[in-house]
Amino acid sequence: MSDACAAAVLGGGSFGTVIGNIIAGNGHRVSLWLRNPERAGEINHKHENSEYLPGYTLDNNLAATCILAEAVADVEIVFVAVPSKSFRDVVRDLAALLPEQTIVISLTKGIEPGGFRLMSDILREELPRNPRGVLSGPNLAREIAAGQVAGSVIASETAAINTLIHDLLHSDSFLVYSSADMFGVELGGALKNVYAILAGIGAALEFGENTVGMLLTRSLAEMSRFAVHLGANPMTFLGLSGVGDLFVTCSSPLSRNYQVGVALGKGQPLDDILGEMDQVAEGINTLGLLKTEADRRGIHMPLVNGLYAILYEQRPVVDVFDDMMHTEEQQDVEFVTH
Ligand SMILES: NC(=O)C1=CN([C@@H]2O[C@H](COP(=O)(O)OP(=O)(O)OC[C@H]3O[C@@H](n4cnc5c(N)ncnc54)[C@H](O)[C@@H]3O)[C@@H](O)[C@H]2O)C=CC1
Ligand SMILES: O=C(CO)COP(=O)(O)O
Repeated sequence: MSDACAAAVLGGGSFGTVIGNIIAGNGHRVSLWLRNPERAGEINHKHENSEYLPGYTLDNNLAATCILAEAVADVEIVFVAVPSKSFRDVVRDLAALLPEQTIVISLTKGIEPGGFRLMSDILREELPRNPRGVLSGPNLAREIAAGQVAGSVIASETAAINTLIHDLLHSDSFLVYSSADMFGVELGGALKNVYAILAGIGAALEFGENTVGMLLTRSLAEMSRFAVHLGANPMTFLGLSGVGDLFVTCSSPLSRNYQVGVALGKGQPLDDILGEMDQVAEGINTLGLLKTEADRRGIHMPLVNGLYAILYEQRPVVDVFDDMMHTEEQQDVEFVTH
């Protein structure tokens, strides 16, 4: 563990709370910024965030506040864990508060509409002087809260930042690995959410394991093909933040994106599903942005096109899956075998 330092986590949902608590458990002072004063009071007095992680005891080193300036005062590192649609607003408010040496790390797995911007792009635009990075991996918050071992990848602009974040977060049950491919790590975390929705539909349709295996392989090929086209390192997609996160999110009922897929596969309308959810499922927004970007660049994405047709063109799920499974797969196969 590194010398004790001070960090802030912005966003008091499930993932922000878990990451804040891991850092606090490693002996560092953590301020968790959230909007709901009642929840902040509960965290500070009962050491629990019962709305998102009931029964998970929070460390004494973790203190919640609803005042952003208070949360980030005198901290060396800020983690941002709000949904992608709020990311720019939150980060913009930081500009007047952070000295330029404060490191900012995104935990968010999404894409901003209008220009296909990743969260690290938003950090570069809003906080151009601050060093930045992303943390991504197969990290279901509830499993981490239950003490199950998990691994994650820190990717940033320098090896020194990676080492610092590793030392801050690494523990016996949360293993942190380093990557220099910030773009690929971040893109993997955002893209896999779309394929988790498809996997959930497959689960609702009671696909056999062979079919699931094929769907996962084709998902990996498709998301890697897209990412490599945009400049990511293909090897990143064979690691924890690529296939690792894809596998977890496409197979766990704890994944919100997978849950959306299961409900869709059972015939529930999308608006009803989203209306009933009190947590973010980033894959829905990512789907439309991914399709637009892939179409613009002429990238072959049959699974994305199929899911889009189910959600927005009212095509029957069974027909779409039938088409998807039997379309020309040469490009997918080529990627996997070369
Ligand atoms: N839950 C998980 O297992 C993991 C989630 N992530 C990613 O982390 C991000 C956050 O996810 P969760 O914590 O799970 O979501 P969540 O839905 O559990 O919580 C999001 C929190 O952000 C707050 N929020 C929304 N807009 C805000 C704003 N403008 N200002 C301040 N707070 C705001 C909400 O009130 C809520 O407390 C997502 O992009 C997700 O994909 C990444 C890894 C694992
Ligand atoms: O990113 C996650 C696991 O790595 C969480 O997935 P969901 O957002 O689908 O719950």
